[in-house]
Amino acid sequence: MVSYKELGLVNTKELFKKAFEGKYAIPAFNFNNMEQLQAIISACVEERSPVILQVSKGARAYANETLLRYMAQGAVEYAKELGYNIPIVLHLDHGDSFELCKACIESGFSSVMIDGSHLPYEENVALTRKVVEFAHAHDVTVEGELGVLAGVEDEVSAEHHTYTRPEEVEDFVKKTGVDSLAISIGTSHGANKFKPEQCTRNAEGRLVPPPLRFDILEEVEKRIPGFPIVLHGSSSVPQDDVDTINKYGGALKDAIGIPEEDLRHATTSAVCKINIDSDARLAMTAAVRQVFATKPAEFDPRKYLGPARDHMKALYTHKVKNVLGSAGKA
Ligand SMILES: O=C(CO)COP(=O)(O)O
Ligand SMILES: O=C[C@H](O)COP(=O)(O)O
Ligand SMILES: [Zn+2]
Ligand SMILES: [Zn+2]
Repeated sequence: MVSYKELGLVNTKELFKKAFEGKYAIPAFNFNNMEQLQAIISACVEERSPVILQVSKGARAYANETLLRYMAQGAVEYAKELGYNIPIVLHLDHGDSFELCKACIESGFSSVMIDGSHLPYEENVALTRKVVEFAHAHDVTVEGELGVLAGVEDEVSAEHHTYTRPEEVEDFVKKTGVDSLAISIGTSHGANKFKPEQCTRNAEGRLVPPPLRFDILEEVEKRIPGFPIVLHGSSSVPQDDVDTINKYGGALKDAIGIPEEDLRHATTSAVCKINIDSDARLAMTAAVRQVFATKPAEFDPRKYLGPARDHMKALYTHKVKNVLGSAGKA
């Protein structure tokens, strides 16, 4: 058993309390490789922002769970080396079993998500409760989820997602003892968050997404006042990166995300954690494609992964400074 405390990591408790009171959100950025981790940490250190490093099941399979964990744990030292000791959470994203959550807790994660949102309600409660009991014995915080996000990556079609039912949240939080709750109010995973037919078009012919269900969020807040809420699927899908990708041979069609204005609005509510992954994937892909297309003789990976890292860093900086409001809060 490795305790996250010995590694200099923190859980989400204090961070969410401050984020709630200060009306900002903690960034939760997924990472799968070294350049991405460097970009996240250097951006957050420079901006003095706390950060949640998220590791998905897919990331553990891709990068090797042990290697990835040591990288995230090493980020604490890396941040200090860069000159500032920001609070860093190591979080399991979309944990799908008790065993996976337990393994992460025992290897030094400070926070886990148990995503039982696809299960019948009582099974979600039971599984989440079981994870909470184990996690809290180690002072690890737990995120649960109610409601199913739409999205290609979840294999849930736009028609088959379910918004969070506000009438369930109080019972769920009470019975499970979770520390935060992910809800479904219209965000979704990936770079195609809405179908064109759900959108309108602006004067330039760009898709304009339908509004998020802030009414559901408000209803949730009334029922569990002061309780930290999490938004998944919160990439904004920057159109300049989509255009760069398509200009240099990519084929992203109808890519559309959550307007940053909506995220800014969410930060002033009980939303304390905002998950962003796809935007960094787009930033990385755009930068790599640009180098490949404009410097075809280049074959040193540092010459394309370096620009990709710079471009991701600019994205993370923008998010913490101009969208989530977490800059200066570390
Ligand atoms: O929710 C996420 C990770 O859990 C990421 O969402 P995006 O696909 O919108 O970046
Ligand atoms: O929730 C989805 C995250 O973007 C992680 O995605 P992944 O499972 O492909 O690593
Ligand atoms: Zn889910
Ligand atoms: Zn998610």
